[in-house]
Amino acid sequence: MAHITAIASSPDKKKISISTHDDIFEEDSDEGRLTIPIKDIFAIKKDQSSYIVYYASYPATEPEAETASKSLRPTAKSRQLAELRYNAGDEALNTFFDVLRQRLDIKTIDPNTHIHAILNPVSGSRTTRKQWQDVILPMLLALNISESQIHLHLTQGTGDGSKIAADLASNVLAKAGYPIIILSIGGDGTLHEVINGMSQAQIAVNVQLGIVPSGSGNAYATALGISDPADGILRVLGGKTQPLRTIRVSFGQCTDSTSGQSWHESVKFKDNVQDPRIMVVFSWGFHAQIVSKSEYLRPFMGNSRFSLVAGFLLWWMPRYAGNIVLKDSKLFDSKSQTWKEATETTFMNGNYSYFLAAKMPELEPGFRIAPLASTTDDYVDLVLLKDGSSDELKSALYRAFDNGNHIHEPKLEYLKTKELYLRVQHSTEVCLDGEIHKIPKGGVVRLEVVKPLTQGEIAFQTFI
Ligand SMILES: Nc1ncnc2c1ncn2[C@@H]1O[C@H](COP(=O)(O)OP(=O)(O)OP(=O)(O)O)[C@@H](O)[C@H]1O
Repeated sequence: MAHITAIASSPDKKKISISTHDDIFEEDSDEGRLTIPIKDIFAIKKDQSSYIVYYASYPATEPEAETASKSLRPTAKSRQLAELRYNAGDEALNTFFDVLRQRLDIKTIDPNTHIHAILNPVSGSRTTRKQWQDVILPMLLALNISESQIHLHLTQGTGDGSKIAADLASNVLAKAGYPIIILSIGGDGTLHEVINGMSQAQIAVNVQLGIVPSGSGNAYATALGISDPADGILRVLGGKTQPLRTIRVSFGQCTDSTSGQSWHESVKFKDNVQDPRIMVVFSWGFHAQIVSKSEYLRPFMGNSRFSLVAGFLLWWMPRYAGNIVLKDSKLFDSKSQTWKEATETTFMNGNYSYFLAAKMPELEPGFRIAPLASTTDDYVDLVLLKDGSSDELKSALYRAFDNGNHIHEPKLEYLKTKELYLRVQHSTEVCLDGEIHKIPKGGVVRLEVVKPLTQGEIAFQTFI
């Protein structure tokens, strides 16, 4: 990339040299050197007296304190907005900023585009409303659309995200003669409601979806490398998308109570035209119980509520009896580090200490419970521990924080499957992307990875 330089002056008339090198914008003054990746710059504006460069960068990291006790969880990184001002007026400066503007990672969008943001004000640390005002809206205004084309919808309680999304799909997406971008601003629960609400409308349209993470876990955003709200909006401005793969979840009852292998062929599924979709995680037992029971502690505690419930469950160590059938699956062999192709149908039975299916490698930053999962493949990854002890489960969970190394534990089974049937022996709870569902004794859950752009269905393209 051509290297350009110019001499500018700050609002207090100090001389500053500005330049670009490769993908970097740099300013040099008597006060030192400031370096900003060009991809962090989201707008360059000119008013009567100045050029203003707006950017969203990660603050410089502080060296770790020697004495600080090391947490398993990496420190969350968050971009911060900042601006630089230079006196306007010089012709050379006009040329410099014209060239820099063309290099910004911002896609020009159709000026008729409308943005509908569905925002959960209580997600994460409950600062999402403020983030909208201070970060998200100012960044969206870098697009060539007016503020009247940006619509904010606040969720009022559980399930409201779905209602808003369903209403937008039927009354706006299905009818609009202009492009629409949907933003899901919150955690995985909000994203789950947005996807499911829109899917209920049963319209065959392509939706552009921006994921703006401000929840506690943000597994989906983490899988896409989106670290915080400003990062989510930078992806929207960049305009690159990929299809969002979902997993269809169906509930049924087994009419065959025998222990024969073909029980999955006699399942009567509920006539649910709109089965729920998940994008992140399905769990049963340990993980589902952490989600379920920690919900009672949400009003009193932050993320530490999960550790508290996990500690209790590791002491109690319940196991969950069930039958599993997998279709088109493969097993990871940790010794040879290769996949063993399984037969077309695989049957498994047992008492499970851990049962989790995920489409994302991490459920929260650093917790790589399904390290080989991919947002773009045809599989859902399965992590199983049968008849595990408390120490075995503790060790596996600890190693999941160590770059997903738990998959080398001899007792742990790691598989990929396109379809899964689970029949539970006792009434129980399962977790669907953070939502808890009750299953009666003998109840069956089927997971099936949905191909993108399935005929007649809504399809989502997420900004990456
Ligand atoms: N105004 C509201 N008051 C109370 N609950 C709400 C409100 N709006 C949405 N909710 C509910 O809040 C729940 C949690 O939201 P969300 O998942 O976005 O945040 P989180 O739990 O902090 O993040 P994550 O799921 O990534 O850990 C959702 O189930 C949603 O239905």
